[in-house]
Amino acid sequence: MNSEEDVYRSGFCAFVGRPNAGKSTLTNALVGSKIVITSDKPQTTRRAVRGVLSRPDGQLVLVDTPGLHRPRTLLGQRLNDVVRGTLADVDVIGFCLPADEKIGPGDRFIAAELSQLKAPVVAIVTKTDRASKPRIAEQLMAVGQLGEFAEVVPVSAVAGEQVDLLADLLIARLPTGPQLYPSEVRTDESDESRIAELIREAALADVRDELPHSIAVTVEEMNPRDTEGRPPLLDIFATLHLERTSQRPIILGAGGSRLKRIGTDARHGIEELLGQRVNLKLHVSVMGEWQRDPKKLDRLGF
Ligand SMILES: Nc1nc2c(ncn2[C@@H]2O[C@H](COP(=O)(O)OP(=O)(O)OP(=O)(O)O)[C@@H](O)[C@H]2O)c(=O)[nH]1
Repeated sequence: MNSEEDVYRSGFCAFVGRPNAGKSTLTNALVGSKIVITSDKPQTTRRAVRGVLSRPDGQLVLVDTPGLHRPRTLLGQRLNDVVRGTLADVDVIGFCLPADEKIGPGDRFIAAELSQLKAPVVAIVTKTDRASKPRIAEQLMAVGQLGEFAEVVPVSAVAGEQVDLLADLLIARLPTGPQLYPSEVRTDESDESRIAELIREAALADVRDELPHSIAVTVEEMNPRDTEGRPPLLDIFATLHLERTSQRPIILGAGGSRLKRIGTDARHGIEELLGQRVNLKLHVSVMGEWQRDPKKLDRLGF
């Protein structure tokens, strides 16, 4: 018979929490490579990106979801449907609540949704490096009042505190089962969609207010260039889709300076991701109210 140490567990985990709760950063900290874009502007995560944490005792497949929120547009509604579909299907849920923010109606909305589900919920008090010890203690107690949780655990993804403990707790909740992905796999996202996300991240880092919700990116072409023996070079053509004509000058900046900066920032990230030189050409297109149009959402892959 196997002893407890020989047990191998595998399964799926989703992080939920209101926008900016630290879900993406935590996914990256657990998986140990940059796979999900992070930004200090709410609601930057649109796809259920998977990160895979492989250990000798188990494999945790992380499904990073957009924040559950009250939908205002068709895009918002589709995102919520994606989130609910994802949650019904996972083995364990991590509910992220920042240590440095009071629990609010958004958190209670999510807690009520989670109480309907079968999967055990681990409540994660995130960003503990931003809060004092008494404040963390207060938050842990408040979270304890919010619902029935399998565990309540404080972590800091940025400081790397308690991240391993969190991995232990999540893996302990998975069923016993075989390895689901080869150990070297960190994500099953295609290069193309990771590139599109890196471009979106670079654009978001540079613009403020309304614009984040109005940017989508598609990669049109990726062509290796004939470099005749010199280091390989990949030509990438991508389009930044905006919702309104008035947003075009914001993205372009004076004399196109902002778009150029976005392109340079994104190129650095893409070169790091692919490990090769890249020539990135960005094109700006106005789709007009794309967030409300089912056909356009389909075209953009939502
Ligand atoms: N100091 C500190 N900041 C953190 C930590 N985790 C996340 N942050 C910051 O909080 C902000 C939001 O983090 P994300 O990981 O993008 O949050 P999210 O929940 O994925 O956000 P959405 O995509 O909007 O749902 C970013 O500016 C992060 O750098 C942490 O442990 N410590």
